[in-house]
Amino acid sequence: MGSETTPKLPLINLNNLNLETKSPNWELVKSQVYKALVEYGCFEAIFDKVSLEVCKGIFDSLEELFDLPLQTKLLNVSKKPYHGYVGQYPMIPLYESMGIDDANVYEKVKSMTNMLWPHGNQSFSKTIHSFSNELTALDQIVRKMILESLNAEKYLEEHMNSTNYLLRVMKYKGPQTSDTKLGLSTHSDKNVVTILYQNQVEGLQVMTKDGKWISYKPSFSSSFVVMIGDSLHAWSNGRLHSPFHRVMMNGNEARYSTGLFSIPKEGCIIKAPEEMVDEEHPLLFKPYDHVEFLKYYYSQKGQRDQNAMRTFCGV
Ligand SMILES: O=C(O)CCC(=O)C(=O)O
Ligand SMILES: [Fe+2]
Repeated sequence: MGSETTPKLPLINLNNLNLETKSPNWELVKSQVYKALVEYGCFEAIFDKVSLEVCKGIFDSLEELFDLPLQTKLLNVSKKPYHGYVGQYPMIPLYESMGIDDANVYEKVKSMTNMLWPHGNQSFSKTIHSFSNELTALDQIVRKMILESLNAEKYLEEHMNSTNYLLRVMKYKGPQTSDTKLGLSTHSDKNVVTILYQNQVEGLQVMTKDGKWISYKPSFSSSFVVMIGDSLHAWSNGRLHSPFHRVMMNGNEARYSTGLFSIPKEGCIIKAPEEMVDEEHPLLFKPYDHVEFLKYYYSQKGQRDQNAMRTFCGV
């Protein structure tokens, strides 16, 4: 009998792939990606296109950002739910986060920076922008691989054009105890694809389909977690899993993390293409307006609903 091993997320090397000209290893990596996303809804990606300097710099930038006075951080507002400052919640007292819409567009990052630092903060703008912009390549590779795997390449352009990028940045205070405390409650992401990155403090846990928690330990400094959100789960008519995950904290050190979220644009209707529906895969969700769904999800009723998508648009 083999001894019990700690469950791990699948680890996939996404270096040396090219979006335009297909690299020799494209097909092999594609099958690994698809399998991981069907089974786990996520995987650990090794991706060295984001320069080491930027990967290191991002955490200095986050420290500088979260060290701003609360009144300044509260200037980070958005009409979209969960795109602005979030923090000081009694249920998750360790957690604080902020959002930068279109973080891959330099002018957008600069105007957000200038709002927080009226005299400007070029190193912050540059780091946030480079990090986000370089990381969009990973999102695009993964989404191309997904659509090819689903034999739905003809939707690739429409699919890519239907999303924007949001960079959310997170700080979790160390609870100052060896007891484990909740950093961020169990949830699944609502967007298309999420790419997570973190400093040396662990805490992310992902639930397997059979309900076990996997604690994520990055293998390399160029490791990112790629995760499917509910809208791609719905679009693929349930083929891709969107996993529950949470953050658990212990110890003294603060955890800083980032999430690059590809998000359906306003007015976008999520509809599984007809190719996704057959006898074996009956339609799971009626076409739905992503923003309308978010309004339900973030309502009091939606927040208590473990199956918000099924309630909102289940067939
Ligand atoms: O901090 C993390 O690693 C996870 C954050 C997360 O799950 C989210 O923002 O949706
Ligand atoms: Fe999440």
